[in-house]
Amino acid sequence: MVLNPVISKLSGKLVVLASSSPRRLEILRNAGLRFEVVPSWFKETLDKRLFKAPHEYAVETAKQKALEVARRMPVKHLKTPDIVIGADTIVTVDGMILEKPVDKQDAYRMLSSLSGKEHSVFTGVAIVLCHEKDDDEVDYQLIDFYEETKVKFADLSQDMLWEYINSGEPMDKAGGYGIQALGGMLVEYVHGDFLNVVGFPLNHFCKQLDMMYNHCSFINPEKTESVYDSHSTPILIEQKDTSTSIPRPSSPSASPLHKVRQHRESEANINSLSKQDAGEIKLHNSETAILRSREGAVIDHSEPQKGDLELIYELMDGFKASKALFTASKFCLFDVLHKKPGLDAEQIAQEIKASVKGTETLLEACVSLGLLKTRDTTGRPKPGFENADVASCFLRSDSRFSLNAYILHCNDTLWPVFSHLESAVREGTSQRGKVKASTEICQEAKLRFMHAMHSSAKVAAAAVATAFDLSSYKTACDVGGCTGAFAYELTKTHPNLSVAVLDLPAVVEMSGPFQRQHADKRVTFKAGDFLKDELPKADLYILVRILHDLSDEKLHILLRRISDACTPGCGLLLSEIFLDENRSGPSRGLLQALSMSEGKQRSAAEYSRLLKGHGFITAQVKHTNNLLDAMLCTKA
Ligand SMILES: C[S@@+](CC[C@H](N)C(=O)[O-])C[C@H]1O[C@@H](n2cnc3c(N)ncnc32)[C@H](O)[C@@H]1O
Repeated sequence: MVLNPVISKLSGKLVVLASSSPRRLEILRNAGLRFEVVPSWFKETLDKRLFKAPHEYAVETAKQKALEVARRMPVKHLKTPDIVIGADTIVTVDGMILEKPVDKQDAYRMLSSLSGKEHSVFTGVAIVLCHEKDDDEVDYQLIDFYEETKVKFADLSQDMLWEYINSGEPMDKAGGYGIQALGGMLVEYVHGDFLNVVGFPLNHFCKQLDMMYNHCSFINPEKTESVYDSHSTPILIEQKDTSTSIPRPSSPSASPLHKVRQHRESEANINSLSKQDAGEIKLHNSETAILRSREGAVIDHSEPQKGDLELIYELMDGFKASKALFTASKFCLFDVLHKKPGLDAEQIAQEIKASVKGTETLLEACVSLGLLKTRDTTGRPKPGFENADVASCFLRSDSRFSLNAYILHCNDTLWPVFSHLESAVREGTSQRGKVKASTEICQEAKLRFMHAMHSSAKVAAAAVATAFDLSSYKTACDVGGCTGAFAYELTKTHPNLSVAVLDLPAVVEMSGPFQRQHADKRVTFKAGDFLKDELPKADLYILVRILHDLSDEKLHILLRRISDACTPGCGLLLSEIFLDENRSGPSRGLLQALSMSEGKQRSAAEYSRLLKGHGFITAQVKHTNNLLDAMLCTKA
């Protein structure tokens, strides 16, 4: 690796260091890097317990610091950086993460815990590459890494420690010492990169730049898909969740929810701006707010902002898009075109037994939504219609990851419920009861619900089943496990595991056809009520999509029963949509809440607290980038 040519790759670019640490500044300046310093406003309050390993905490903090600056600069500084660098250094000893001491006593506690021992210093680094697009939006690509250095302290007497603390040096430093100054006297040896202990792993950083600029094509946005969209869930290069083999078809047009998310993000920017600069905001009337940035630029929000109108139109049309998808699925359009690609509108109308005019309109709408295509990949017109990749993957009824049954459930069950949303909001009750049904239709609806759960479970199950190492568990009980879709995926992934699926008698009775799709005898079914009947004995209990829909009363009854059935060391695998900590997303979870009857959506921390109340300690949390997130807890 040649050092200078790597650094020189950044000359002419607006490089920003999202940190005010004088030590990081000095390391990077000494290496010849030219950059601006924009300290991050990200509050370092991530819950350390939610991270599997200390370096993940440092990397996540670095990432959030860098992203906060990358997102703020176009709004606040009215310029978009090319690269933002974030870093976070922590010290770990005896499984504890030490950051900066809050006072002298805290510094004493930290330094005495390091005395005579070897500890690790981790620096997490995030490099955010910002690509301005034609429409003024910004795409972000994220590269992160960490470096570990081992440091051994000599045995330190109380007097030495206090003398060092009284020098004032420990206060702004992770672990309470600075190796480059007086603190160097406390150190017996260092294994690894010394500069990493000072605050920035320069060598690893340069290697990373070398890889990015000299050996990799991904930093060119033209060549590859964006790895981190400015407004979507992060998909990290190094931590990309490949646990599921579900293809990720690229979306030809942004969905309405995608737009909501984008809007939410920009709102969040403005919110943080208004909080930070409270003194500089003038509210003229309820509709007009003028925000004055520190540089004096004025953003007038009485005028429509770029993308606002588009967002509103997208939202107004959202129901039309959903209904077009539902109708095409009802007519088995995607199955027809799978069997006979290239049919024209008239032939398709004949196949689906519908009018030519209506079919043609539906086909064109589906093309505009990116579900069908009329052209080949070179853009040449092709006669007739065929499935887009996304439809082949998710919309055919016979594809491995078919969501067809879930879509039909959305149409037949959820759509009518949502048509009562107004009264639901007014009355604060679920409107499910308003959608009356005869017993026969009830049976049909139940089966449709089971198919819906089964199809969406097949899409989500692999990501949940592979989220954690479950090899220490031998027997599991999937509480409310419905058709067993998760149970079968779990036994496939974990060869030593057998799973008992517990569900209501009516559901178990109807689960025969789903069971016959699998030959795995390690999955058994037990009919029972999880609120009343004895729970099957197991060393791992599984709750997938159960807790969010239960009233507080039922939820505590169920958790108490599971807790009573568990001996210390037993596991609890929870899978739900985890809300962001500030409850501002994801929309998928918050929109689902609009049709829920008794329950509520929660964040990972909220679930964690809830389970702690029943004696379960959260060991790991995984945001899967799939339909459902997951959390593994252990009975204390
Ligand atoms: C939302 S579904 C989730 C199914 C499955 N865990 C999944 O994610 O695919 C809820 C499941 O809990 C079952 N269930 C609801 N109340 C129950 C009870 N009191 N006892 C047993 N099962 C119950 C339902 O029959 C249904 O199969």
